[in-house]
Amino acid sequence: MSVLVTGGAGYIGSHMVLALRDAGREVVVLDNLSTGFRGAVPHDVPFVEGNCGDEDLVKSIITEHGVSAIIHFAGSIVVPDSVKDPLGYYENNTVNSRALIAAAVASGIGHFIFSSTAAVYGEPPECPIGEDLPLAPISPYGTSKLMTEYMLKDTARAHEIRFAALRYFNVAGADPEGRSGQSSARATHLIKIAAQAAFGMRRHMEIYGEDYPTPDGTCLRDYVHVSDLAEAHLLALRHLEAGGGSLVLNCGYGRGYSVREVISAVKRVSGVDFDVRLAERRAGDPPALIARADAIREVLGWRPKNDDLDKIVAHALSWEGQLQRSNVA
Ligand SMILES: NC(=O)c1ccc[n+]([C@@H]2O[C@H](COP(=O)([O-])OP(=O)(O)OC[C@H]3O[C@@H](n4cnc5c(N)ncnc54)[C@H](O)[C@@H]3O)[C@@H](O)[C@H]2O)c1
Ligand SMILES: O=c1ccn([C@@H]2O[C@H](COP(=O)(O)OP(=O)(O)O[C@H]3O[C@H](CO)[C@@H](O)[C@H](O)[C@H]3O)[C@@H](O)[C@H]2O)c(=O)[nH]1
Repeated sequence: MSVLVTGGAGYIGSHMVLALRDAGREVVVLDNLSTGFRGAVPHDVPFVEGNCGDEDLVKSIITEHGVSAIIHFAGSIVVPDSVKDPLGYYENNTVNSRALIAAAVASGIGHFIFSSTAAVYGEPPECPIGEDLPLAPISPYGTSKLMTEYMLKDTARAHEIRFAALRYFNVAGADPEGRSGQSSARATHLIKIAAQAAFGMRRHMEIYGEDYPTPDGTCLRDYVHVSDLAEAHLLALRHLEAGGGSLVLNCGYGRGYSVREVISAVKRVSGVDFDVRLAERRAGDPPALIARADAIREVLGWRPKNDDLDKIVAHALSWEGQLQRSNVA
């Protein structure tokens, strides 16, 4: 029995493929390569280039590869882009997810794991954020993801399918063995940008606002290592396969670091004192997003191995170095 990973050529999906293979599972990847890289998927893993919203294609992959579970990472992920192009985001994240879920139901798939996000909470009234807080996304990206959570909940009531929606906080770092990492040069994520600055690929970087109601005035985020996140999906899959019920869980460590603390860590670990400038606040950035993280530990027994900011930064830097060497070569 095989696991279908949509978006498996992307940043998080490629780490999931590695984790599944390391666990001895059969995998097939479906990715349209809009932001992913063919080279991120090992050559001995079956790869189909196509749209996860193509129901007939998905059904044929399920039949051909004997798929028993789907882990769905494919989607569009840049929050400000979703504000400029809401319909594009609803199309790729909601409409295509609907078609994927329909193909799963029609093919008798019993287990479905979905990449949700802390963005479903919007600007939460309290922090750390428990799963039971109001769901009030403030961007089309967050809404497009929440709509998929709702589709999964309703579908699981009506059909023989159980699901896990994992609400990721800020995903960062790279495979500790150097097999994958965040490859997109256009990435907007803080640790990726700071790593690029450390390697001289940017002349400087900016801090978006230092007048937030936080200890040093910059935003607080809960940075979770991408390999720990992949491990959480494996545990969620085992839970569903063992007959466990559907789940909606935060995936973070429950500790926040400020933008300044993250930049200091990148400077300290890289040994490079790159230029950092102050800029205006970026629209839509909540001051603090920190998970209440006990449920995932209790329900799935998740024991993250990389809960350490310097380790996350070291792995991100190591991957950035590999990327740079391969671009120069
Ligand atoms: N990176 C984060 O911090 C973060 C946080 C919360 C949630 N997420 C979610 O995790 C998932 C993976 O994010 P990522 O950071 O790896 O992004 P990514 O852009 O690296 O990966 C997305 C992958 O999906 C593929 N894709 C996009 N649309 C597709 C479609 N219609 N059909 C097939 N393939 C398609 C892309 O080519 C890419 O390989 C996304 O759903 C994202 O919303 C990410
Ligand atoms: O050059 C930069 C980049 C980022 N930031 C700040 O760093 C923090 C983190 O930003 P970023 O890494 O872009 O992540 P978020 O905007 O917090 O969003 C990420 O984390 C969310 C969950 O918390 C997910 O929903 C999103 O998909 C994912 O992009 C924010 O305060 C940004 O303003 C800067 O100051 N300078």
